[in-house]
Amino acid sequence: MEARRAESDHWHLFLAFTPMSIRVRGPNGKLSSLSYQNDSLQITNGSTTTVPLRQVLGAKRASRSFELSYLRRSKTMGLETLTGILPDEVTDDVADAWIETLLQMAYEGMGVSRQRRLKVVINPHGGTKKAVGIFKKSVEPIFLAAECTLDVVHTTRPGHAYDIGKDLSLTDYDAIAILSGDGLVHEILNGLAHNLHPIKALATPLAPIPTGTGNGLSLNILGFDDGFDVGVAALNAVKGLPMKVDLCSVTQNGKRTISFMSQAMGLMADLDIGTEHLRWMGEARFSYGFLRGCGLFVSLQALGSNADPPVIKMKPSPLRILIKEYESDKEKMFEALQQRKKNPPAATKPAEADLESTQLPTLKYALDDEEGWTVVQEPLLYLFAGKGPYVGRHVYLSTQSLLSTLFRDYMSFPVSLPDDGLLDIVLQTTNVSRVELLRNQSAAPKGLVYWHPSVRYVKAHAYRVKPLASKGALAVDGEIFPFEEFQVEAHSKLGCFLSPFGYYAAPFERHTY
Ligand SMILES: Nc1ncnc2c1ncn2[C@@H]1O[C@H](COP(=O)(O)OP(=O)(O)OP(=O)(O)O)[C@@H](O)[C@H]1O
Repeated sequence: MEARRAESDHWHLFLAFTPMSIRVRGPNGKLSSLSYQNDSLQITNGSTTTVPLRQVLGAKRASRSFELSYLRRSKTMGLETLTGILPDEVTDDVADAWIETLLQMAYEGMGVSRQRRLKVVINPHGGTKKAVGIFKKSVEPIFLAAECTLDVVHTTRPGHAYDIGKDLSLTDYDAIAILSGDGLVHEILNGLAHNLHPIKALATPLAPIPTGTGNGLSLNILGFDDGFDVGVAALNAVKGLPMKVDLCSVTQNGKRTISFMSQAMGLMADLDIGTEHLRWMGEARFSYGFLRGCGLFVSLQALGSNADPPVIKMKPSPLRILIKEYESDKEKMFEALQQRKKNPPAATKPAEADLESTQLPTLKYALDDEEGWTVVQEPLLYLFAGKGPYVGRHVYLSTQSLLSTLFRDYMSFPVSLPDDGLLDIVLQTTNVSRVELLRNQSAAPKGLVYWHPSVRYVKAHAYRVKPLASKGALAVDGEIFPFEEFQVEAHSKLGCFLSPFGYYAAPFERHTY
């Protein structure tokens, strides 16, 4: 206690003697004035640029040369470097004190350690295969400006990221930055789950940098506007704070798989499954899957008209579903979301004993347990379950042209909370027409489908699905799984993502259908 007080006194004395501003002469001979105030840095040389301290990456002096690195937001977040010579009035001591104060405010003052040690995993094959170039051009310079230590690996085959997680040293890295889509995150998490100390391994914070086809995790962490901005994602790897998140175990045929995002059956699984060979289509691949899944012959004119949509019943998915339900009142779940956003909890570390454990948490629910489980009676078009509001898949159908079909930003679980220990389940009943279903997709980025009366939405500890037909599709985090019986349960706070906010960044409002 005494030591901490002395440290704080020392810091206040240091602050009192540090000037608020210094000047730097740029290569063009002009002087820039740099000053920090509250939570921003002001750079004045004719006009004034205000840089939030969170976007300040580094500052250093070598003899009389000075360099400042920060991120500036124009259309996207990009790296800026200000270099110059310190004028005589700014002594070395003054410059060093000013730099130290700035960095203290920009890092420790925000609860972040400087010079993070990052394991960087890049999938050269993901999405449109641009990850390597994006890393070199836009991400690595940000990490280096922040003086991070980098250990970069390019995955060379499917399964490589699993091995990286399995063999990861748990003392050498502060976080894992992943340049890929959700598929590689799934692989790394499953590798970590097979690490010698799985609970400790899964507590390693992950920071996705979106360079895949499906980037739902980036959207959840960074939000709708910034979810595909690699500069914002790189900043999150440097400055994000650990946010504990629930992970799920999917048990099928005695095999246990970790799922961080979604399990889809029926129509929604068609988005991923059977479209692998269409990777060249980019995001349009998922639109194709959706249209194929609900029958291609939908009249786009009908989508644009105000006439009552024709009711064309679709074939229900043949599934027996049991749910260990926690809540199904949409209003109550919406209210819990508002409360959680107001009070994000501080990240906690797993208990010491758990960190040393060589086992994953034991499963709570037996595979044949039926007591207290609800059996879903309604015929369903699809079941979609998971964690995190966005699942990175969205059909938006223009009423004018199929060419403007987009497919991303699907907010499927708008009231999902990172750490309530529950998974969210969407049960799309067949009480909806094809046209309505497609119309609903245009509300998907905002998650408004949640309020549609044909959607049953449940928060659950666990659920079990038994397919009643041999043909069908199951996708776990977008990966193909056998269409066979499986059970899923949530594990409270087993995983960890770096986050700028401490909650999922997905604005969600009430809506009336
Ligand atoms: N060098 C490689 N060559 C081929 N496949 C690879 C390679 N490295 C990783 N993979 C595989 O690529 C798959 C897709 O990964 P990722 O999520 O990064 O991209 P994506 O385009 O978003 O994929 P998805 O469409 O499945 O979400 C992973 O399942 C992974 O096993």
